[in-house]
Amino acid sequence: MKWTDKSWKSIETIYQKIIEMHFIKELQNGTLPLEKFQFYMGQDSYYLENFARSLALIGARAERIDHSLDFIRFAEGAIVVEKALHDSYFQEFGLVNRGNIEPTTHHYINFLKSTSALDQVEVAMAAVLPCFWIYQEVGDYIYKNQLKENNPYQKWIDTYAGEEFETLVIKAKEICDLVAENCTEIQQQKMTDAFVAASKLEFMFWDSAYRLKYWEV
Ligand SMILES: Cc1ncc(CO)c(N)n1
Ligand SMILES: Cc1ncsc1CCO
Repeated sequence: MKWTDKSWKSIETIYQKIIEMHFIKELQNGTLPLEKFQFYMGQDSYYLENFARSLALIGARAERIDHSLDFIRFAEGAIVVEKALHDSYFQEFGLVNRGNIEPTTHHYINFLKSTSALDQVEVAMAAVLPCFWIYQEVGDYIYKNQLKENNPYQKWIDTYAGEEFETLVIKAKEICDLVAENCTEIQQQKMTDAFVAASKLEFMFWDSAYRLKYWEV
């Protein structure tokens, strides 16, 4: 079985919980309170910036030069998406600035940066894969199950439900499967562990936005 198939099986229950989340349901039918989406966007700006830095590090560390190019392009893409947040979404949704880095964002970006810097590069590739794959699945899920038109969050949904994003996800998955073939069982398990940890953090990222979870002290 391919590493991606095996690893998706181990996050199946996490994914099911994600698509049942209030945040996702309300994003889907357009009723998500503005304040929660604003919190999410501000945090996502920090997330995307640091996700891009992690992707660039993985690009620098990849064994194969074609994989380096792919990851450098992923990093560029993440910066472009962050710039779009700042240049258009912030204005559109009335966000003046991105605020501070709140606890879950802090946890997630530090997990990505330390994994990308210090762990085996194949493990780092596995750690960033949920950022691609879960967003694509969630984007497609929302797109297919939308109830009504005039959703204020339509543009956000379209970013991740489109063909363009799907192409990137296919590439990221292919690279993980390819590098996993040259890994031992133990190394492959470490890749899966990183994939599962990032998937839990994806859940927490939406959950924290829904709860508006700020630092308490
Ligand atoms: C938290 C998070 N994960 C993944 C993506 C998609 O890359 C995003 N924009 N934000
Ligand atoms: C995964 C992901 N999310 C936003 S951009 C990006 C990679 C684009 O290159």
